[in-house]
Amino acid sequence: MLGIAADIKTAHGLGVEVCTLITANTVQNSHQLTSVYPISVDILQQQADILIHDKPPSVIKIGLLANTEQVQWLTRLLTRYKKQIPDLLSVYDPVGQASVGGSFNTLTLTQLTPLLQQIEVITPNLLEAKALTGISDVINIAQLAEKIHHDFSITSVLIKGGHNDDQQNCRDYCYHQLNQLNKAKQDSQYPRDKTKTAISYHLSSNRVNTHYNHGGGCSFATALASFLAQGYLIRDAFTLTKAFINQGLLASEHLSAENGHQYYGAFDQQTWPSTASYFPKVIDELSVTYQLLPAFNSLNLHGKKLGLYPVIGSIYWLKRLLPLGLEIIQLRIKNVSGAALEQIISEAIALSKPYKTRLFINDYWQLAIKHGAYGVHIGQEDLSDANLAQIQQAGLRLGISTHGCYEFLLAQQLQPSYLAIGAIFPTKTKNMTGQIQGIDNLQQLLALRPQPSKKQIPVVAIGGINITNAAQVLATGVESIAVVTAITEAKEPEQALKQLVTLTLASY
Ligand SMILES: Cc1ncc(COP(=O)(O)OP(=O)(O)O)c(N)n1
Ligand SMILES: Cc1ncsc1CCOP(=O)(O)O
Ligand SMILES: [Mg+2]
Repeated sequence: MLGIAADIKTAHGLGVEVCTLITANTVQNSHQLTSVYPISVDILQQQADILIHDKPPSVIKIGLLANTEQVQWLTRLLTRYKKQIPDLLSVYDPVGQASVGGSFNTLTLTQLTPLLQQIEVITPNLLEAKALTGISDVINIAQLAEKIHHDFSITSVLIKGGHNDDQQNCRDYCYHQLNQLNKAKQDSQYPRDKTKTAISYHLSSNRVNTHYNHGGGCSFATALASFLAQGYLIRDAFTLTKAFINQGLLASEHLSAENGHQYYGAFDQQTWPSTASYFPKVIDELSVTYQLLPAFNSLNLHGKKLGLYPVIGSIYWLKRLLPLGLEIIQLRIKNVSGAALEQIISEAIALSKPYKTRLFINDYWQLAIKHGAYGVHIGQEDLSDANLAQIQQAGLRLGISTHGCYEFLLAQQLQPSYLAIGAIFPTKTKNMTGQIQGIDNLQQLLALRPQPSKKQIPVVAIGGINITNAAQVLATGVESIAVVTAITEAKEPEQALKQLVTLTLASY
């Protein structure tokens, strides 16, 4: 039962409705498990049949399964539901051994396999991952995760780091197969490298020592399911889950300390994690490559704000906007290449020199370096190919696009000159399907910066921003709004620009 209590508290705290099917009544406290009383498959089926009429699930989280009959029944149920609900996801927390000792069941891997083959996301700890693979001696997390993926065709394997040896850090690992999970939600490709078929990364945080952690594993899987149910991509859902767990463990740590570290208790589920310090460090290929890279030059704003950031696609517009005294403009050229492209970029850079306006070149970092641009803007698509060290050494400023907390944290670790978040609203300028952030996400991402007393990287909001919604965006406290069509398609562009500048100034 403790698991169900943890599930309900977690989902409730994260604003998600849950329907619970209790597979077993367990007799346990935070010290020991003494008895497991399975519920019959007949009752479970009746519960499922009646609940599905109230609300079809978007995510099913599976925890304790007490016997083979339950596994077989659930396998059949999932197979049927998947036909009825095409986007349905299932998250399985393979509860076998209780953290307080004792077994919840005696299921073998062979008995579990048909169910595992129906699962999209699995969240074992290190010991459970070893049990799932039959590998007992190897502690190579990547190898364990890949084998679990391979043996059971599970799209996302998240191995929790609670049982790892490292006493300083708790590193969770994710192996995620692309082109499978959340097809409708655009998690089928990895923007940074479209040729990739799988991605893997660690999320690392300081280890929290507390005796109040009972139910933490259930809370982890339910938090993940809750974030997935709200439409987050797996990398963002995982990052938010890690923050939710850190937040709960830190709250529990106080209870441990208050009680002299001699009492034990349940993990402390809280609400939506919104404090930067709870969020993990992202460790992936890019962060490892650039871990020693110094910070990029700052925008030298000297207390001024970045303000309105027009993103324009031609020399014509650059000539028209440069005399207007803006702090920043971006040249975003598409569908031109070779000598013609270089000609436009070199001309733009030369044109901008007499003005105080900072000119950023979108995408073409080599040409930006070659012609001495002020800065370069790099999107997720270009991050893997761009040589950030070369850009940094050349003294160019760097702006990076982000679309969610995983990318935001990672980009922030690279210490660019500014970070962009988009698309805030739907836009016809660029295909941003599945990446619309909305005001709430923007607000949440802004909270992931360090305290204002520490060095904060300026943030630019972009995507669908215009005169009617700019005030709403600026009310989040974002430093700058970047716009394309709000200016280039305005009846009177200079007038529109002036109005947007007034709005940005009024917001500071
Ligand atoms: C300020 C700002 N933010 C985001 C973008 C988008 O960049 P990117 O993701 O590289 O997409 P393209 O602009 O290249 O289509 C931007 N250009 N500027
Ligand atoms: C380039 C880009 N990146 C994210 S949204 C976007 C387009 C912004 O254009 P608009 O201001 O016309 O919506
Ligand atoms: Mg780009």
